[in-house]
Amino acid sequence: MLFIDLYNRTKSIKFTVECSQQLALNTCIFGLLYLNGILCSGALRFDRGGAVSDFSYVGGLVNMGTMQEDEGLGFGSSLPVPSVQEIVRNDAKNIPERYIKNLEDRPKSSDNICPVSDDIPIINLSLLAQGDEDERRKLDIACQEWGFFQIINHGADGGLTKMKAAVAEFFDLPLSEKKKYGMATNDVQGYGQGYVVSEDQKLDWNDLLFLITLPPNFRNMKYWPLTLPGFKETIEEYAKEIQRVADEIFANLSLLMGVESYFLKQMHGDAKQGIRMNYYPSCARPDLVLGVSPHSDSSSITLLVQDDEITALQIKHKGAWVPVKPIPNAIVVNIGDVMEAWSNGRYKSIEHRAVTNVEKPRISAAAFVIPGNEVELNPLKTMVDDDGRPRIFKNGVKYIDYLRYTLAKKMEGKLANIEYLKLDN
Ligand SMILES: O=C(O)CCC(=O)C(=O)O
Ligand SMILES: [Fe+2]
Repeated sequence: MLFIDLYNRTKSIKFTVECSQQLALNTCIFGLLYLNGILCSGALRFDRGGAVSDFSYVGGLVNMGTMQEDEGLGFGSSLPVPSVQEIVRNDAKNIPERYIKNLEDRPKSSDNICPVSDDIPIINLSLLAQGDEDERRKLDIACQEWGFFQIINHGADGGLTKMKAAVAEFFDLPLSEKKKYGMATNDVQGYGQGYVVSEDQKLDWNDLLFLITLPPNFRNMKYWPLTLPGFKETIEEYAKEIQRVADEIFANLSLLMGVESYFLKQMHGDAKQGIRMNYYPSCARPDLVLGVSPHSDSSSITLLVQDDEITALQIKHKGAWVPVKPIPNAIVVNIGDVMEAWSNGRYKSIEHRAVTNVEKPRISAAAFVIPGNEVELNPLKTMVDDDGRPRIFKNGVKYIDYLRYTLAKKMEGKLANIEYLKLDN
């Protein structure tokens, strides 16, 4: 083991570089120069192959980012930021400035006054699977009027409970262990925080682990906590179960859109599934922060499993923030931007956010169904006609271009993203 101290003269900041073997030394220095331009300060540790496997500020807040370079997913990247869980562990009363939202963005108690019923629709998956037409009609209305619904009778209860426990176990690991799975500088997978694109951007009260879960050949196992007993098997099983639920929804939405039941699944091309596992620490001042800023999902659909006891997810409905009250073991499904485009605006991708609470941390896991990179987000022909359904969405936008566009920006609601897919007026 070799330790070297280096000084960055331009910034006068001390770096500590630890190399696991002599061979990695050159790579260390190269890596250091390369990283200076981006991150400027920190302690770097390199693994045996010479990749940077650790980064932390010397004497400052401990960052979550880990830099292990490979090609990444090609989706984009997010800057390394401190772990919120660690901030709370060190001083639960302290809300660093970077997390305090601007006045107009803070959650207000008056936000929750909904002018209509605040019960989002409940859909019975077993009825959908039996071809029940009334249930399919309910799904149609849910996707048009709410863009959100809760699925019951999905048959995945066991997998769901195990998955939540596995996610809790991951976030219970010591920071030094979690950091081994930190996001690389060129990827959105791993442990860290999403959509951080600038040093002065306000941050969310959230730590996350994002993994591509399906198909298996798309997984990047360096981000998977394989030392955690059973984690991989539990997530694998859950990924399959949740995909079965997603496929049933696609089959029903296909029929509702006037095409064969296999159509939407096929439309995804080389589809992927990514699971964002969220950890929201409790917060001394929930009125100042947001767990997740308002956004719409860039998936076709998202299937979310949340804590059964804490109401935190809110959706924008008829101008108000409506809380999604958890139903034990239900799966919350929402329409993403891709489905809004494919359906030519019939089904709505809805802005949503998550708030925090004083008492307890909250865990959620959002499984995003993601089309292949080259898939175009053209509205289905059956959803465009000369009479009632004028074309709203463009032809020819590739999914990867759209996704890169959304990931290069901080989360700032829905409009900015969906406009990219729409025809100019
Ligand atoms: O935790 C939640 O309830 C929402 C999470 C979410 O919207 C997301 O991960 O995209
Ligand atoms: Fe979301």
